[in-house]
Amino acid sequence: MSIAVAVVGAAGRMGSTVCQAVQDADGLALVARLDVGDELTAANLAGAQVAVDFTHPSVTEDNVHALIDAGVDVVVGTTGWTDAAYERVREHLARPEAAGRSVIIAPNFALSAVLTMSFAAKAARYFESAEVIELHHPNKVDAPSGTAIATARGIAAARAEAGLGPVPDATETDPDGARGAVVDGVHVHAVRLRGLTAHEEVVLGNPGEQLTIRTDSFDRASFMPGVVLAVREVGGREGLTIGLDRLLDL
Ligand SMILES: NC(=O)C1=CN([C@@H]2O[C@H](COP(=O)(O)OP(=O)(O)OC[C@H]3O[C@@H](n4cnc5c(N)ncnc54)[C@H](OP(=O)(O)O)[C@@H]3O)[C@@H](O)[C@H]2O)C=CC1
Ligand SMILES: O=C(O)C1=N[C@H](C(=O)O)C[C@H](O)C1
Repeated sequence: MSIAVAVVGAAGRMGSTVCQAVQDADGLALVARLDVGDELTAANLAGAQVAVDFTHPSVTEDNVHALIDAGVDVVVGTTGWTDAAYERVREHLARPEAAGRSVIIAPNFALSAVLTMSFAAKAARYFESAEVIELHHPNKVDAPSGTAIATARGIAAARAEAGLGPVPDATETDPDGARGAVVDGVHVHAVRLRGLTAHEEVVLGNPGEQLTIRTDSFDRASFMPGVVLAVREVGGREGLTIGLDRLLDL
């Protein structure tokens, strides 16, 4: 029996690629392509067991709640999620009427990016300095990227656990924000450049040495094995899972 899949945001860059990946994957069947203006009702979901959301940071949380209410499990790649939004999804999944439903949300489904986040968190405790530089296509609507935020949080958590203080930085004047965004004390820089797809560099420094960890998604094909894995696994999980690393035994 195939897993019936609906794609929300199906006309977009990721959504259209996911539709093709679902059609090409053994054991998955694409039953609905939904985009702006389509209500997320059981009728429009056409018997889907799993819905995949690649839409817009401003709508993804509402979509997830509507999809849970419509009785499907959900795989989310859209960015813009906050801790408060995660908590609202957890609370929704804990209600009796949502029994059996599960949701996977991952800021990045590319193996190289997931490993970059993991390696960066592992390395962070050994370095005085750490910064994140993300580089994307100029059509991207959010900055910093969801991946960069997750990377910075992972670095910050590892530094805190190791008892490291703030990164060294003598900057006294920065009226135009040249030092970038600061996520949990880690500086994050966003480049938007025609020709790029999705890239990230984590730079870690000590006196006399530097470690650079870099991931490059040259093509949206890079995200598809992770999305397909999440679609296959979401039905067997409970509640909310955040991050593809949780499915990869990292
Ligand atoms: N987790 C991961 O591995 C990855 C995550 N992403 C994230 O995925 C998201 C989408 O990226 P991308 O595909 O490039 O963006 P696009 O703008 O190309 O695609 C988004 C699609 O969703 C549609 N949409 C907007 N609002 C709704 C809605 N309420 N219901 C249904 N469809 C809607 C858009 O329509 P319209 O254009 O008319 O607004 C568009 O067709 C972003 O948050 C991005 O950061 C991207 C790549 C990988
Ligand atoms: O918008 C994109 O393209 C991407 N978005 C995700 C993010 O914000 O981290 C994942 C990847 O970087 C591509």
